[in-house]
Amino acid sequence: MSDARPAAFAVTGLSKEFRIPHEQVHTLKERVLHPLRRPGHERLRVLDDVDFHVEQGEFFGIIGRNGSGKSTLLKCLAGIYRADAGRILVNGRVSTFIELGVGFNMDLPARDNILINATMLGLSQREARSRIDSVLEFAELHDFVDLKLKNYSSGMLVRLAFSVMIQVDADILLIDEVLAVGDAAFQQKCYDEFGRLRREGRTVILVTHEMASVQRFCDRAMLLENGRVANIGEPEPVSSHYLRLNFSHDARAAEAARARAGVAAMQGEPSETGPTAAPSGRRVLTAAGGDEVRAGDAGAEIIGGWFVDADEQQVESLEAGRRVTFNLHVRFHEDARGPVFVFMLRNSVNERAIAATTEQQLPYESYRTGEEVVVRFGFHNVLAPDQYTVSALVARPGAVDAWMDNRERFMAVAVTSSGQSGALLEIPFDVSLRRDVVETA
Ligand SMILES: Nc1ncnc2c1ncn2[C@@H]1O[C@H](COP(=O)(O)OP(=O)(O)OP(=O)(O)O)[C@@H](O)[C@H]1O
Repeated sequence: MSDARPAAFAVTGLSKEFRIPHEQVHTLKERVLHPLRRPGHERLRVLDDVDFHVEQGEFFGIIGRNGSGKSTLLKCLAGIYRADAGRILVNGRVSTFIELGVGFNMDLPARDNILINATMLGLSQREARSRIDSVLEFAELHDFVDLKLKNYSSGMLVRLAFSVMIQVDADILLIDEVLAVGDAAFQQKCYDEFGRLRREGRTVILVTHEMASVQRFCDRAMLLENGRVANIGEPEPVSSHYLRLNFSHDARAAEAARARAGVAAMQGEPSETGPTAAPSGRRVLTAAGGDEVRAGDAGAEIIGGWFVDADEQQVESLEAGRRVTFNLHVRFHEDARGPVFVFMLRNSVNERAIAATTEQQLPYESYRTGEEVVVRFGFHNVLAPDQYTVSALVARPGAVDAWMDNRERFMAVAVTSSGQSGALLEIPFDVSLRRDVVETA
């Protein structure tokens, strides 16, 4: 460690199991019919001997596939779950944004909930009262201060919870997947807050599936796999490890699905429910992770992508009216001649807003096994403010549906703007008026 300050969190040998009941006797009739049946249970080990520490002032990411134990770990750190084994040492006051509704009393209005939460998080009554306005201002909920939370929408609850968390001046913030909820404007606010927390040197532990956020904000990241620490260190290699893990898991899952189903090649769009083969009949791997749908013959791998502005600075959201470039990172797993790269953006109602291809735009190139490339798609952003998903594919030449890798909706990005016409595009236009040509009756 670089200085003598104790770590914000020091975790050693942390393990946690859940007991999952096999079967339950629900009714009196079942109990009478099966008097000797005792409900058994299975033990599910969710965290297994987890060791790590987080320095004070560090922005620390926790990543991993669904069910790898990230949220359980965060709840152990927050003291919501008791660990079965191991030690957690905490240095500082902790504020959490963990699960919607946790810590709120739905029968009370926002004002009371802010007071209760702020005092539970260590503020005096007077300090808590003095924060009510700033919490409401950040959450943009001034008009709803006396409304009971049970009448709030989930978006309003998220804004309130996030706002309380950041306004109580805690030393350590535990944040679970905040970016997956809320609208585009709220997401942008969260990003701005992350930037501020980073600049202020606050300790933040962020659970996320967004590798772009990991790379942009985190000093270090930890990858969990089946409740164990699979990697810990610099954000870039750890997030690449995560993407590789995801890819190989998706591939294995698809192969298993194919073996089970014994399905012959089908045509069409990749599906979340079954294996798909390219029209050429090549072996095709299909899998879904969350909203993402993935297909391809694994000849190439889309490792990830990121947006940069005109100054080549990475951006998490896209400001309307500016020039922006999408960088698509691809690795080839076999020699490839003249592949085509495609990049697409879909808006929140899944309409295709942009579809760009390198076909007939880039010279015909060959790539070697193991070679990595970054394909750049630059455009002037005339899109309306909204939440967009990014899809990309690498296809063999001549048949755009002969996918080497096709990742549908593998990233999300918000377009923000100060003004909004409500139209699909925000195209700059000129207006003028001439009176002399208007005939009056
Ligand atoms: N209260 C609980 N009781 C029983 N099992 C649980 C409980 N909470 C979580 N689990 C199980 O523990 C495992 C890890 O869950 P956890 O929510 O920690 O994973 P995660 O990495 O946060 O996943 P995701 O990315 O989907 O949010 C999962 O198999 C989940 O079903």
